Amino acid sequence: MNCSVAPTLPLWSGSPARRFIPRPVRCSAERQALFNRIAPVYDNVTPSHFIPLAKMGGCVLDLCCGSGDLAFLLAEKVGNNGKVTGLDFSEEQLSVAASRQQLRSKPCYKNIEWVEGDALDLPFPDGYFDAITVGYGLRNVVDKRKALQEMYRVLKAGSRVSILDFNKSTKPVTTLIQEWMIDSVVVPVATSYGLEEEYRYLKSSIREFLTGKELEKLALEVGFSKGRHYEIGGGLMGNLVATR
Ligand SMILES: C/C(=C\Cc1cc(O)c2ccccc2c1O)CCC[C@H](C)CCC[C@H](C)CCCC(C)C
Ligand SMILES: C[S@@+](CC[C@H](N)C(=O)[O-])C[C@H]1O[C@@H](n2cnc3c(N)ncnc32)[C@H](O)[C@@H]1O
Repeated sequence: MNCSVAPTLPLWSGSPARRFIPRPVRCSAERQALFNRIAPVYDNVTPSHFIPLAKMGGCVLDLCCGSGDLAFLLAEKVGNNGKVTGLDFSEEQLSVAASRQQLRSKPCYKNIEWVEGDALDLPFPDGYFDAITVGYGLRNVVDKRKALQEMYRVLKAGSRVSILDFNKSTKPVTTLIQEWMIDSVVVPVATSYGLEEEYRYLKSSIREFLTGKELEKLALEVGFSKGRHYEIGGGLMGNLVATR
C-alpha cells in the first residue's frame, strides 16, 4: 500500500438524520440535509470515465463519495494492496455505502474506508494521496476554491485529481437540452420517489457552477501545475483533470 503516513481518520458511525428544509439550497448544512434525504434512492449514477487515474496499490481519495459507486470501482482498480478512502459529509449516504460494502465479498472492497468529513477541511495530512476523484461533488460544495485548495494540499506532488460533473456550457443550445432533460426526465422520475424539490435543485446548481474555462483557471490559481477541462456527452457533462 502506498499510504505512508497513517492519519487519524474520523470513521463513520450512524446517527439520526436531520430534517430537510425545502427552500433554495444555499448553505452547507442545507446541502448536507438534502443529500441525507436522497440517500435511500441514490445509486449507480457515476460513469467510470476517471478510473484510469487509480493505479494498482495506490492510495486514492473519492471525495464527496455519496453511497460509494465510484469508490467500489476504484477499489477494484487499486486492488488488494491499495486503499480507497470515501469521504462525504452525509452520514446517511455513508450508511448506505457501508451497507453495500458489507454485501460485497471480493477482498479489494475491504480496503475501502468511509470517512464522515467536510471537503472544505479534509482530515488528512499534506501530500497523502496518489489520486483524487470527485463525481458530481464540486458543484454541490459551497466554496469551490477552498475545496480545490484542500485537494491540492492532500495530493502528492505530480498526482492528479479528476472532477466529473454536469457541464456549465457556454453554448445556449447545450444548456437548453440539459435543462430540458432535467425538467422532462430527471425531475419526473425523482417526483415519483417524492424527491421533486431535491432534484429541481440540480438545474440551479448547474447555472451557478463554473464553466470549463473557469474551472481550469481556478485550478491554476490554487497552485495546480496543469488544469484541463474535457467536455463529455456533447457538452452535457465535463471532466476537469488537474495535476499538482
Ligand atoms: C441523477 C443524476 C446525477 C446525480 C446527481 C447529482 C447531483 O448533483 C445531485 C444534486 C442533488 C440531488 C441529486 C443529485 C444527483 O442525483 C443525473 C443522471 C446522470 C446520468 C446517469 C448520466 C448520463 C449523462 C448524460 C450524457 C447526460 C444527462 C445530463 C442531464 C443534464 C441529466
Ligand atoms: C450528487 S452526490 C455524488 C455522490 C457520488 N460521488 C456519486 O457520484 O454518486 C454529491 C455528494 O457530495 C456530498 N457533499 C456535498 N458537499 C460536501 C462537503 N462540503 N463535504 C463533503 N461532502 C459533500 C453530498 O453529501 C453528496 O453525497
